[in-house]
Amino acid sequence: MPEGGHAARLAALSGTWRQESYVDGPIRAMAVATLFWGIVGFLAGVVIAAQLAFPLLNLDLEWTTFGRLRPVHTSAVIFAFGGNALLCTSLYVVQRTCRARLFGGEEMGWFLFAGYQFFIVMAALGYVLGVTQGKEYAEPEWYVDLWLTVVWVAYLVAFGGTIVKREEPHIYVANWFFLAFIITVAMLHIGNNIALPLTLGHAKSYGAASGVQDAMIQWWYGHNAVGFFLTAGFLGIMYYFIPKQAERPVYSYRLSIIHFWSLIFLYIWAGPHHLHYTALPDWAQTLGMVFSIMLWMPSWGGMINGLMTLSGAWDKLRTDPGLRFSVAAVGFYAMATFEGPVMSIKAVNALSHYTDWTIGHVHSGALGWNGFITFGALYWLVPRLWGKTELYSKKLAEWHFWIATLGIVLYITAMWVSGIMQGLMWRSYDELGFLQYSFVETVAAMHPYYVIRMLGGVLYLTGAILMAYNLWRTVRDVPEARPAILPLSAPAE
Ligand code: HEM
Ligand code: HEM
Ligand SMILES: [Cu+2]
Repeated sequence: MPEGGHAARLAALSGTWRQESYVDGPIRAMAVATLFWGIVGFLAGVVIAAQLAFPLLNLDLEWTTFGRLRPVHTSAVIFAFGGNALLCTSLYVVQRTCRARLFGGEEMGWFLFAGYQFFIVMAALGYVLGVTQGKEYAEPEWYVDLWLTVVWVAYLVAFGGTIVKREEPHIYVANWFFLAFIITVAMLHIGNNIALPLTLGHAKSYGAASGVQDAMIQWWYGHNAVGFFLTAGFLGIMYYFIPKQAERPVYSYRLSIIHFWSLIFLYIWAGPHHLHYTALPDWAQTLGMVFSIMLWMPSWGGMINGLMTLSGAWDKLRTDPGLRFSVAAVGFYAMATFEGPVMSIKAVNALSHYTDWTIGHVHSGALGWNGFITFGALYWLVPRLWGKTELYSKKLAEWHFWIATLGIVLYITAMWVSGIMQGLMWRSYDELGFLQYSFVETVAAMHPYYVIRMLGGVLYLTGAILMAYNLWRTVRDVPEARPAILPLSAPAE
């Protein structure tokens, strides 16, 4: 056979097979949306951080006050940035690991892309205009909730359908996590949003539950949004992309199964740790605390599985900035899931609740875990999705890594200090039993830390802009790779 003839024919074949078999267009669009909403969400974070340091920046306009922009930030980072990252990676991964084309094809992919962006824009418009249910992380009113339900059911059908028609007998562990995320979020979203609109032509609605039942449903939702959106879904990303980047199988498949079942079983009970010392019955608070403490074990089991996958491949950390992001993400995941159980202990929560300590905890998870694992996945995925040989600049990605890491360190250390200080100031009495500090004194004491947090945010945002530039140049300037002649879709394990 002439030199290279066979390989060339295989390459050509696999090239066309790949084009026909996998739906990638909408996934590329979702990758772009992840970057776009990431920058919007981080920018909104910087704006509200600046408002807390300098209240003048509320501009005295109702649309630009902290109260309206805060949900713009939280929804933009969690649902728009995180949600697009999850859609993008889950639909990429499920096709490859199942060796099956997306159920519903291109049309389904584009419907999910467009439908989800429409949800985001509708939600954000509502917040700025003052339309809100007032439930944290579930602010959109009933008409937006209904639309999201339609999109989410389509997502479940697309993802589940792809698994059903798979050609690979085995269901790779990343898909278990993605599926748990999709199903549970559907359940949470519907459960927490049962409401009756004033009239069908009116944006306002009233929720079905009230009082402490409403609070419990809300934090069953809020906590498990963390557990299944920000954790299970992103663990799906970890279980596919870290083995890919390290070019090693998952450290322990058995551990991943234990990790999966124990995590989803324990998470669902821990919601009451958001309602310590409230009207919620004491037994329910204790239950939430106990399950939160137990949650430490599966969390660290997963972390160990992610990190140990690098055994024998640690040297790649020096050469692959994407992998460095993924590994640091797992480190931050370990930190946030150690801190969370500690904060769930009632005695600790008595100090931490209502303070910036909670905000620091949130952002070590959000910036360190969710942000970094997404950046790591994007640095790996974008060159491949556009058929490029490599990343435009590793150097720039390294700069991104260090700038963003410094940003996180500034953010969370400032919040630890200000949070604990705030908590201690609120509870200190003088010898006559009077409060030692007026509330406004505690607010004034926060100022320097709010400035430091804002600077941390600026660094994090700068890093993300560098990444967007780097990935844009990758798509525009890096030469196309020759079609792969390797087996098309070997599962990552
Ligand atoms: C440039 C980066 C960021 C900055 C400067 C920033 C800043 C802020 C600020 C100032 C608040 C309000 C704190 C308060 O009410 O006292 C906040 C809340 C929040 N942010 Fe961020 N943020 C950033 C990135 C992110 C990311 C990437 C995520 C998630 C993936 C996230 C999730 C949240 C959540 C969930 C809250 C609400 C926390 C709570 O109520 O306990 N943030 N952020
Ligand atoms: C074992 C794992 C974890 C446990 C037991 C846990 C526990 C807690 C506790 C006790 C609070 C404070 C509740 C309060 O005083 O109001 C909290 C708040 C929070 N945590 Fe965690 N955490 C865990 C992991 C994570 C991770 C990995 C993330 C992010 C990716 C995260 C995101 C949040 C958010 C967003 C809040 C603030 C909710 C709000 O008040 O708006 N947690 N967590
Ligand atoms: Cu929670």
